[in-house]
Amino acid sequence: MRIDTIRAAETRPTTVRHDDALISAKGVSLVLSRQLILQNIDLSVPKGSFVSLIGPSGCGKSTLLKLMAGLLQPTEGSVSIAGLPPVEAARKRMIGLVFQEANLLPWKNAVDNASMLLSIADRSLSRAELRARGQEMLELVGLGDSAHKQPHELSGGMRQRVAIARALALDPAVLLMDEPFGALDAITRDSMGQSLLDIWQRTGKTIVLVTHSIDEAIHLSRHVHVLGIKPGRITESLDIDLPYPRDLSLTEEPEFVRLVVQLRTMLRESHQPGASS
Ligand SMILES: Nc1ncnc2c1ncn2[C@@H]1O[C@H](COP(=O)(O)OP(=O)(O)OP(=O)(O)O)[C@@H](O)[C@H]1O
Repeated sequence: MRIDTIRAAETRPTTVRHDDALISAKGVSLVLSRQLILQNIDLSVPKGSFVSLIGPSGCGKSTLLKLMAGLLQPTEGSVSIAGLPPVEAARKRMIGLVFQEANLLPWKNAVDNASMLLSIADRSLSRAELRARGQEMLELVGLGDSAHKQPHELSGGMRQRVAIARALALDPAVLLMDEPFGALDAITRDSMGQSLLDIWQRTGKTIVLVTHSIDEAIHLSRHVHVLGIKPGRITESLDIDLPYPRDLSLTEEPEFVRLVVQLRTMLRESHQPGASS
């Protein structure tokens, strides 16, 4: 695919402020296997913010997250984290990743799983130091009492909490989360969302969350970006001006319901291939 084909593509109408951004994507397009996957993404994630990406299946949300993590390189444009290329930011332990599957090591207990990435990143730490850090992180995610449990003794939600603890143990500036609660039942999902909000407010991390849930996106985020399909591009951005701290009772408020309707309408439009914003 020719780059000028990408350039000729539609641009997002809104102005993106990059000056206070911790994560910044400027004019990002990505071609994989000769297909335009992402087109002209302009995105700014302010430091300390909670941002969600939502859009139809296959629109490129995970791919965009991989670009932010430095796991893929854009064909056109640039991505930066605190002014650094993501690969460099990852090397400096500035990026924590959480996926839909917890992927814990089955032969290690919760506390050793929580400190596992840290043990690789910092070989100078003693076993006691790693354990202490793992325990601290387990307490942060509400699993302080489960340190010695093996993964098979933990529920799906508990395993995801360990995965979040494992990412946080590196003390990253940025937490990139790809459908972290997608495999959980609705009630566990609600409680995980609430825990994530608490963790976010206590740690001040910058969080980017990929989700399919409209309610989750509105409940948790300050900003929601809607991606359209074929090619993946940002079609709409919505600020969620609801006050924090937020709890689940918020979901019954008229303003929350209004935002759900607004976001659902945006999402419906984003399902149209090549739909303009
Ligand atoms: N390595 C690759 N080579 C070619 N195409 C790819 C590659 N990785 C992803 N794609 C394509 O990129 C598009 C976006 O995929 P991606 O997984 O980012 O979508 P998504 O929005 O996260 O989907 P879902 O919500 O279903 O998880 C899809 O059409 C996918 O087939």
